[in-house]
Amino acid sequence: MVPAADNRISAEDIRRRKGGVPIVCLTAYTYPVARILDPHVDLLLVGDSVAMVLHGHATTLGASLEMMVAHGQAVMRGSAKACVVVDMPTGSYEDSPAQAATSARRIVEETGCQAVKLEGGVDMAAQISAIVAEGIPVMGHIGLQPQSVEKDGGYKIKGRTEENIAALFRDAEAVETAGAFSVVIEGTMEAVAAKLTRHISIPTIGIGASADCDGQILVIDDMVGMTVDRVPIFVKEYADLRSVIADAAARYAAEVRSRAFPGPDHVFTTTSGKDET
Ligand SMILES: Nc1nc(=O)c2c([nH]1)NC[C@@H]1CN(c3ccc(C(=O)N[C@@H](CCC(=O)O)C(=O)O)cc3)CN21
Ligand SMILES: CC(C)C(=O)C(=O)O
Ligand SMILES: [Mg+2]
Repeated sequence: MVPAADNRISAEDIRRRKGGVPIVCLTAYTYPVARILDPHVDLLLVGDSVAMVLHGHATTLGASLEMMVAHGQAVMRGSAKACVVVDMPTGSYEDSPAQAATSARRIVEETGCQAVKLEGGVDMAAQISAIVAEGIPVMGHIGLQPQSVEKDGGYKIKGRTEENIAALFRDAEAVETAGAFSVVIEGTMEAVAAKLTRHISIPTIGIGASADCDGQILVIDDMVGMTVDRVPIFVKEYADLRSVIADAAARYAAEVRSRAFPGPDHVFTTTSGKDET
């Protein structure tokens, strides 16, 4: 069951924000980043993108339930206010509604997160219903679904044909009807994401979608310029941490080689301190 209510933003709080001030979401995978982001966001997603961004896997298919739980625990330790949502990894929910419910229960019990997210629409509606029936809030994820990258033959933008637009509407409706409290719309034509947002009663969270969505999400490492592999075109880099870290490493390396570091401020020279016993 879901743990007792605390002072965090709940999934229900997020649901009620449909059509209001846009919902600010970012991914987070670690304790320090959760500490830094928590005051600024409404929702932190422990995305299965962690497998690529932090672990160096080629796709999100490298994420495991154990990995999601470990990062979910770290983000819960580092945040106090945000609604924390943990992605269900590939292989943990697709087989059956019962498998989905079991995996979701494990994620919530072991992390204390507010909700889980899974990819899929009409095809995963039964899984969403089964998890919601357990009392666990579910965020949907439609449009470009990175866990289907092999099936799709790449990260293909959705909503470019009438047939695909109709499928997106069926998926959005299915996720809403199954009881999801919100839905991520990823990699979808701008006008379609905007129409989907007006069509359903739960908040849409866009990524590579539309400013008309009810909220936005980005991968934190992309947003701060820490992603070393190709960054998707819809990403805006608000900082350049790659150069900040490279510059720091270069200066440190030079100072170690010249023996400028450690200097007088960074060594122990007095005898007045207490010895450890
Ligand atoms: N660091 C990172 N940030 C992300 O946002 C992200 C990931 N990784 N990995 C998983 C998915 C993949 N993402 C992507 C990646 C590329 C496009 C993209 O530009 N697609 C183009 C090219 C398609 C192709 O050549 O096959 C398109 O027009 O569809 C979209 C979403 C978003 N997600
Ligand atoms: C980008 C978001 C929506 C995601 O699913 C992830 O980071 O895994
Ligand atoms: Mg994901």
